[in-house]
Amino acid sequence: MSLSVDISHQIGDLTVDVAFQAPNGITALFGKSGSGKTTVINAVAGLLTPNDGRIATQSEVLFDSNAKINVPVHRRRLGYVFQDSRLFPHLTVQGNLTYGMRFAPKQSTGPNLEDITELLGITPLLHRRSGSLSGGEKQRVAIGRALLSHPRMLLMDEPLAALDSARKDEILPFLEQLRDTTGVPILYVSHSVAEVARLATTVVVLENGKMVQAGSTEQVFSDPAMVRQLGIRKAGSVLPAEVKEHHNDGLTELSVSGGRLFLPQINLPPTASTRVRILAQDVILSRDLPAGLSALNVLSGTITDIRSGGGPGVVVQMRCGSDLLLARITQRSANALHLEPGLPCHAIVKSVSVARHDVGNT
Ligand SMILES: Nc1ncnc2c1ncn2[C@@H]1O[C@H](COP(=O)(O)OP(=O)(O)OP(=O)(O)O)[C@@H](O)[C@H]1O
Repeated sequence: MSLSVDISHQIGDLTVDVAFQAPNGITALFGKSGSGKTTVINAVAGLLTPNDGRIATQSEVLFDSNAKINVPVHRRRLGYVFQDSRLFPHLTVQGNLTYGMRFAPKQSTGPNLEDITELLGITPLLHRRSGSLSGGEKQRVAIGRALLSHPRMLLMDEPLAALDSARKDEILPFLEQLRDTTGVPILYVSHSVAEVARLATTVVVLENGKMVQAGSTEQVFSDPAMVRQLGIRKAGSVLPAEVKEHHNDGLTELSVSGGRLFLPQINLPPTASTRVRILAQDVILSRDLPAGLSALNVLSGTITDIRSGGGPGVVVQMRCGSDLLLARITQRSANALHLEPGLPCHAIVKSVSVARHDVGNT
């Protein structure tokens, strides 16, 4: 399943004008408050009728202003999860879940109640009144209710925004599992860099109603232009990694396409896939292979781009294996090292974090 969206809509003073594809996996609509994310997801849901454009899955046109098609909300077969779970407080968890099942088309196939309660870890809650659940539990039930309607796609609008960081940590693994196991694509609105870095497979960045970036998560985060979007403290690449080995000295070794990285022990078994985030401000560059350094993590590669932002800093993009890495250094250092695209270079990485551990913080 994939969704294609190409719409324009005037809302207040803002003109929202976007065109993107949401393939399988999690497509994050990412941007600051007021950038138009909710407007787009509401248009996909059918809660808002855009002035112009087209929204279609592979098999059905949901909206087409030219052809005067506008499929009503309940026929779009999309599951919506809001920031506040919107459960029926007087019903039990089971009651809320079976309510979702009423919206599944008669002939549809998909997960049943047991599959969903297991996937989301809510089996022990089935007989609880939903009013008595914690915020994280409520959100898991809301996701279960949406999934039981056998939607073509899940729409999630800041589903973690109302939760504290412990509750976020509780729910994130379930979202990862949804992404990796159910095959239901998810359109996910967020303004949290860490959440997007951890969960998204595709990222669409909105600014003032316009799309300023779109592509795979790795591509988007390794674009030097993202430094301006995210600010220097949050900008950095996201690299796919595999757990290699846990060493006796408390370090875990990960392999990335350009080499290996060591970081304080993480709680994943060898061969597990994960993602690491390397912030641009945590990378130092060297033309020569560094020796006698305390830093454990050095990735070698070739410079692919140098972008100056007008101030004293420049952003250097490097290819290491098949990954792209960003480094933010001073213009002075870039001049002194005679850095230019095509040159071999070494990245000394001062700090690596597994994308899964920093979600509560940024
Ligand atoms: N009914 C409305 N009338 C006028 N302006 C509106 C209306 N609804 C939203 N807006 C404005 O449109 C802009 C886009 O809103 P939207 O909710 O799509 O942004 P967003 O990126 O989802 O923001 P947030 O993260 O704060 O929810 C905002 O400036 C908002 O104030």
